[in-house]
Amino acid sequence: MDTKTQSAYQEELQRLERTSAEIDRQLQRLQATPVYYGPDLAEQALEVAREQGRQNLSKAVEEPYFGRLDFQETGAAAAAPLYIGKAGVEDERTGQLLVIDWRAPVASLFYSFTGGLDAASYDSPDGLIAGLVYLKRNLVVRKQILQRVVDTYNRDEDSLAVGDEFLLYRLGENKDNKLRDIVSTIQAEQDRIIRAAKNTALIIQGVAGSGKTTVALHRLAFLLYQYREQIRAERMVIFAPNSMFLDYISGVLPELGVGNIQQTTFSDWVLDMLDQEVKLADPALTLQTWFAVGSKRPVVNNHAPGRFKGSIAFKQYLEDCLHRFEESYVPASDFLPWEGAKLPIATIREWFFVENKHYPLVKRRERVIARIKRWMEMQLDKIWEQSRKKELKKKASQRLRTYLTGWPEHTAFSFYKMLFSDTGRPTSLPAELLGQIPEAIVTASAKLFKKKEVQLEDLAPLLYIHTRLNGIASDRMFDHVVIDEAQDFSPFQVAVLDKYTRNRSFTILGDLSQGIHAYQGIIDWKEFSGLFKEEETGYFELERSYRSTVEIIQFANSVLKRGIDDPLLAVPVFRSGNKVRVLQTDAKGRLPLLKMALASLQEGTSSSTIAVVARTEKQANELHDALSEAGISTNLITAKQRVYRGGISVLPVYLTKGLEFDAVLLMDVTAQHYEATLIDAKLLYVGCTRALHELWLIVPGALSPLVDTEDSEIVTTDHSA
Ligand SMILES: Nc1ncnc2c1ncn2[C@@H]1O[C@H](COP(=O)(O)OP(=O)(O)OP(=O)(O)O)[C@@H](O)[C@H]1O
Repeated sequence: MDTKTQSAYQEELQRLERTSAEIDRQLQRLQATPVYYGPDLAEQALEVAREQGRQNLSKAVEEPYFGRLDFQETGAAAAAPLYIGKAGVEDERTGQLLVIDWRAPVASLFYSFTGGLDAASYDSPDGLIAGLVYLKRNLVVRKQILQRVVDTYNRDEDSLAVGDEFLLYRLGENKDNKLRDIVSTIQAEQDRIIRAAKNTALIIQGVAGSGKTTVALHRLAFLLYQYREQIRAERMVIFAPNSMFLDYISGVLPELGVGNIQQTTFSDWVLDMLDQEVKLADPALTLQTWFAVGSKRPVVNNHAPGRFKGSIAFKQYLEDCLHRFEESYVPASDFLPWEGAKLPIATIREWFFVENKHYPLVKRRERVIARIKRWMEMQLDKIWEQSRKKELKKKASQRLRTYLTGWPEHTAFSFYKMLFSDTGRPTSLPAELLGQIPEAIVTASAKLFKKKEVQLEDLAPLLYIHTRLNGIASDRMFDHVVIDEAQDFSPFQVAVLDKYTRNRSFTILGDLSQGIHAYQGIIDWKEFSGLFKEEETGYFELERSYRSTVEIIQFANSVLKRGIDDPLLAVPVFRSGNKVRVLQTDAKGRLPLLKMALASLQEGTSSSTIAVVARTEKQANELHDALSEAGISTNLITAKQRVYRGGISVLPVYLTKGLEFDAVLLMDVTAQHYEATLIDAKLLYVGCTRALHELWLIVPGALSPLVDTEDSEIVTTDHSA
């Protein structure tokens, strides 16, 4: 350590001692305060604040901060050091801020400042604050011990750019089985997204590994802090592609001190909204169909069930059906409860179409029926003779029951099902409307619906109908919605979510280059931006990729270039590693080579999580069995998996999306398994970009035309020898 570093270290040690002592003191005081369980509301509110304090301080006591920024506000006499941590801490005696919450306005400088001598500024509630930055320092404190002090900018020195040394150190670390927070190394382009205004539909196109998922989670924590008076954690939600992915990301929000945010999948959420009236058909079957190898795969076009039912045209079609259904809902006849009494149809229509027109259909029906009953009571009240009154009342009830058979009661599913049935289609809907659904979709859907099962693409239509029939209870509305892997969402899914979201407050993230579910997702972000007004929409691109080494990113980019015209290519952060290894063998050598590769990866220190990535689910099953027979313990990941365990995972390539591993072994990268097609290029790209440090391809046969071996290390094993 040179003298300068030594003195910086000493200075930080003293500061840490002081801060830790104050945090300790506050924590002990709070822990000694008895917890209030009584009925007094004011006391309860104080207790909530105390509990929050206990939780924040318990975290802060171990790692109070991770960064320091010396900033001299214009007009101030000197620069003041600002220490930035996951939670703010105030010196109770002096009122001075010892640690500033990373989400506070001034902390944004720590992330947005990119070097140079010019003045820097940040947005505060009082307007723009400008000044000079003198020092940006990264600090690693673990369990109250100061481990690292790294200056990434110092105004007094030659280098005036903010260096990446600390970022590279963090990126070089091994991963366990959970995604981590990145508060200490958030990059300027990520910070802009995290701090973007709440009432905007933000759409973010980010290359693989650019931190989309991570940024979305940090944005939730930021919104909760910044808009704490307006929004509640329980009313914020993150939609992720599957339950295992939710498990994988589940650690980040608690690490950021945020609890209670809903984390779900679109299907789980809709099935819950529909009170589980229907079941989802086994998604593994859909995946097997769409990810079959080569010519066995169906063609993706706008008549693929997912694209058709996920389109805004289909939403409009359902709207037309619902509209016509409502229009013809009230039968054309007067209601005659008994001879001589008549409720004219004109009055009933008035009640239905004018007085109650703002209510959704189910509610409207209830209200108008209650009104008819009240009218009947009033008519009966005019009759004095009790026995006659009783007789008429009975007759009127019977006639009302018969009359109301013309007022069908529907659930979302019963209505939707009707549109796909040859016999039960409502006569009130003109044939030209019903004829709009392609016959193949009608037949397949009708067959499935008989078992009360639906596909993923039926869920947005079902919820749309449910909402039109029943309206939305206010406690079901969201304050903010995050959609991760949004390229796999349909416009209809986003449109229906929009109905449940206050003020267009969305964060929609994805990567079109990873759009492997094109049979149901989007091809262009315009399909979503078209749903919102221009002034309500924000669009960002993230081009830098933080996950993988330069070698892996360049290799993955070359796959994209071979399969896609004009692809969105990732720019690597300069973290160099080993070359991508292409292990060429024959069919016989496939398994022995895999075992050897696993053994050699496990010997190294850089691979605590390894993925063996098969092309299909069947191959993943077979590999898993073969490895366990050989005494190698692995975790098989299937579409139904709920928990991500780490270690060695075996999984089909399409299930790797969103995950990351220290090392990835891509199996069967042959011309047969990965053809020179758009979808195979995307699949292979997804597989490659899961690797942090090591990417190895096992090629038992002719190499896939998507692979460019120019910069790779080619190892040929002749198994017969
Ligand atoms: N600013 C950063 N500092 C440190 N690590 C980062 C940063 N940004 C992203 N990372 C790391 O990069 C990896 C990729 O992040 P994440 O999974 O959020 O990316 P993504 O864009 O959602 O990826 P993909 O689309 O490929 O699934 C993670 O390990 C994350 O911790």
